[in-house]
Amino acid sequence: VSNRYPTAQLRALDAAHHFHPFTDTKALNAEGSRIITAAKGVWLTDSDGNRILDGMAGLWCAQVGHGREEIADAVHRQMTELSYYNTFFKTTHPPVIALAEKLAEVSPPQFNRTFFCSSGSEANDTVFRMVRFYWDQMGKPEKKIIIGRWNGYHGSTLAGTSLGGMKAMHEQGDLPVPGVRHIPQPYWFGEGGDMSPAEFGIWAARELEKAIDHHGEDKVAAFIAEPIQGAGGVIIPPETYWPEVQRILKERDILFVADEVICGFGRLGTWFGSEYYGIEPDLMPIAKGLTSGYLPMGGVLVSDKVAAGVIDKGGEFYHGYTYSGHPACAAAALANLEIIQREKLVERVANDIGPYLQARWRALGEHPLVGEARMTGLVGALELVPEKGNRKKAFPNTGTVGTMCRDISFRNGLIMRAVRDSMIISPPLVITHGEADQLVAIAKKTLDDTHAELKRRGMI
Ligand SMILES: Cc1ncc(COP(=O)(O)O)c(CNc2cccc(C(=O)O)c2)c1O
Repeated sequence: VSNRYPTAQLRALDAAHHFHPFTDTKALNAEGSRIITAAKGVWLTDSDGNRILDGMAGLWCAQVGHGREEIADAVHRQMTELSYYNTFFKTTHPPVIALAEKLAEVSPPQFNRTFFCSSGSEANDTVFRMVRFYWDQMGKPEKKIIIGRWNGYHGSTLAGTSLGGMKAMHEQGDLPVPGVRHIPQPYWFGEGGDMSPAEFGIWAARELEKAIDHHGEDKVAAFIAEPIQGAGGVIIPPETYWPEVQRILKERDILFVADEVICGFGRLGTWFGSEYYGIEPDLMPIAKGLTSGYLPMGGVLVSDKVAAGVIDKGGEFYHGYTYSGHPACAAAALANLEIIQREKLVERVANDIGPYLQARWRALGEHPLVGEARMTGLVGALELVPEKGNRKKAFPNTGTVGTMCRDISFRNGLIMRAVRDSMIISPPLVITHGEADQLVAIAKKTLDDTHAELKRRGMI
């Protein structure tokens, strides 16, 4: 197979042999997959030569944009020297050492050690086992329960799925595994009822307090949460939420895990999302922006407090992966972080392109189809509603309008993600003002086209 094969032939082979993730593969094969053949900056090229603006940075991960030669060159150099060796059995290698040092430098001061893996899911499986090991080491083995939020997303392994709150995923495979509980999410637009955002933020935070007190602090090991829920639909919590959660956790001896797989590496205009909200986690799972997706890599940043139990106390942590700290992936991550630092992309999101795109994205909130336009840093959502101004009235068959709008967007040359009936963007941090204008213009046209189509179908 090569890029030069005609689309139909590529589609047929894909349909014959490829079982896609998170896909009704039968339905996809009837429709035909979209073949992305090249990418540069924020632009994708498909097998028919269409240029598409990648409003999702791949899957929330291509911080530095696609096609950076210097990352490819760094990986190539590393591969010619040491293409692979493991970090088990008392061995290590220069790239993983350099990366671990770099992560200690760019992360909040309490983080000085990293456990490496190959994905965000594996990072959360590592968290699951590390938390249990920590409390064993601290002489409190009965502290086992980990609390997450409904509609949180922490991956697709057994622990990742269990810690996440996606009910449809739990139902496929009889999850969650024992010892995981979920509390409501701080989703004011969809679940705030008659409360103001401020009141709802406090209410949602106190659901954590209620859950801890219900199970007993002596049985609860940790609370895991994304600073902003990504795959759940860019759920930006009310301002009152995180300070109240921090107060609740400070009063109790429970570990706080901030899942930074999406919010890390500049997405919110800070190196980590926890810093944006002024919260102080004990563990931070990372992936995605760590390498900008150039090679698969994840990890868990371990605070000095947790390291005291799982490292400094001695004892073997019976956990790890063949590719933990993979040298070529570490080289990609180092080159990626070098670009983020050299081009000051985190500051750019905070002070330049973030405010620039936020203002224009929020202006889309004027559209008759949009119930709320929200964006923090460079991650945003548009809630599509049948009746503007009425949060309580949703489209029937949740997701139908979202999927329609997403497909119209792709046809118009912009990739947005649909979650339920919300449209989501999470563009590369390098997007220019001009490209941001193009993104917003195509999004506006997409809303108009969707509105016209819904009218034609009599759905509004
Ligand atoms: C917060 C968070 N934590 C963990 C994971 C799992 O990472 P891996 O996929 O590398 O195992 C994620 C991943 N998030 C993710 C992955 C794939 C698709 C989508 C989507 O929104 O369509 C989101 C994530 O968003």
